Amino acid sequence: MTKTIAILGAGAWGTTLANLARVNGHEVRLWSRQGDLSLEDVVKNAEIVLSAISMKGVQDVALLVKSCQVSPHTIFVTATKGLDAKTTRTPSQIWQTEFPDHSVVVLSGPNLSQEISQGLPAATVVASKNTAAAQVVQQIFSSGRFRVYTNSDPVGVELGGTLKNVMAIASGVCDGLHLGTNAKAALVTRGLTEIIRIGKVLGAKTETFYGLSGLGDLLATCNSPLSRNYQVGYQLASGKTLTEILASLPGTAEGVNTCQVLMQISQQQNITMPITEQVYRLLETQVTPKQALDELMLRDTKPEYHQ
Ligand SMILES: NC(=O)C1=CN([C@@H]2O[C@H](COP(=O)(O)OP(=O)(O)OC[C@H]3O[C@@H](n4cnc5c(N)ncnc54)[C@H](O)[C@@H]3O)[C@@H](O)[C@H]2O)C=CC1
Ligand SMILES: O=C(CO)COP(=O)(O)O
Repeated sequence: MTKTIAILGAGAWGTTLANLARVNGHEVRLWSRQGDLSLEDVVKNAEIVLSAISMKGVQDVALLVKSCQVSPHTIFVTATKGLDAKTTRTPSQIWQTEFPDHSVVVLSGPNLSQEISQGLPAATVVASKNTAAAQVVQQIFSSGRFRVYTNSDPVGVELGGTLKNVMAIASGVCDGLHLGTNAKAALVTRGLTEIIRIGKVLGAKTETFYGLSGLGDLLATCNSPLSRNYQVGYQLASGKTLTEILASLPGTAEGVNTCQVLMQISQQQNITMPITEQVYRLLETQVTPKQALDELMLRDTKPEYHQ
C-alpha cells in the first residue's frame, strides 16, 4: 500500500532513502532547511516521518516537528548515526522523548549511500520495540536491491551504526600509515570488543553487535574510502589537520563528535575504551598517529576477553 513519507534532511543519506521509497511507489516529501517546502506541510498527514538529519541538528528539528501538526498514528524513523553532545542520548531516545506516544524505528546497517544510489545491492536493519511498526518500515524500503531485516533491539542497532564511526577513523589511520592487513584485522576485531563493552553499558544486547548493524557496518565503514569517517583517519595519517580535512569533506563525519561524547561516558561510567581514547587524543592533537599506535601496542599484557 502506498504510504505518505516525510523525509527530513536532504543530504546524501536522506536523498538516497527518498529515492528507495519513491522507486517502491510511495509518496515522498523531502524537507531541508534550505528547501522550498515548509516543515508543517511536509509532516502534515505523513504516515512516516524519517529523520536523516546530522546529529547536531536532531534535537532542534525534533522540537520543530513537535510544534507542527502530526498525526497520532505517525511512525518516526531515525537514520542518524550519532550521540547528542549535551545529553549523550541517541537519536531514537530524542525522538521517543519528544513523541512518547508514537512508535520509533531505527534504520541502520552497512549502507554507504553512494553505492546504494548507484543501484548496488545492500542490506539494512529496521529495529523497534513495536514489531508492527518495524514491519511497516521494512515493507516501505524492501526491494530487489535493498534487503531489509527487522530487529527488536533499537538501541543496539543504533549504537552499532554510531560506535563504528570511531573505529572507522582509527581504520583510516591504520591504512593511511600502511600498517598492513594483520594490524587492520587486529584493530577491527578489538574495535568490535570495545563497541560491545560500551554498548552493553548503554543498554544494547551483545548479539545485536554481531549482525548487519554492528559487525556488518563496522566492516563496510572500516574498509571503504567512501566512508567520510575513514577519510578523516586516512587524511590525519597523511599529516593534514582536522580543520583542513573537515573543510574539504563531502558531508558529515559523525565519528568526530561521537568520540568526544564517548570520552564523557567513559569517564562518568569508568569504561575502558583504549581505541576510542587514542582516536580522541589524536583528534585533539595530543598525540601523533604513530604515538597513538605505540600507546595501543604497548598497553599492559592481558587475556583476550571478548567483552
Ligand atoms: N551518507 C551515508 O552513507 C550514510 C549516512 N548516515 C547518517 O545519516 C546522517 C546524515 O548523513 P548524510 O546525509 O550523509 O550527511 P549530509 O551532511 O550529506 O546531510 C546532513 C543533512 O542534515 C541537515 N542538517 C545538519 N544540521 C542541521 C540542523 N542543525 N538543522 C536542520 N538540518 C540540519 C543538513 O542540512 C543536511 O540536509 C548522519 O548521521 C550519518 O551518519 C547513515 C547511513 C549512511
Ligand atoms: O554509515 C555509513 C555507512 O553505513 C556511512 O559512513 P560515513 O558516515 O563514514 O560516510
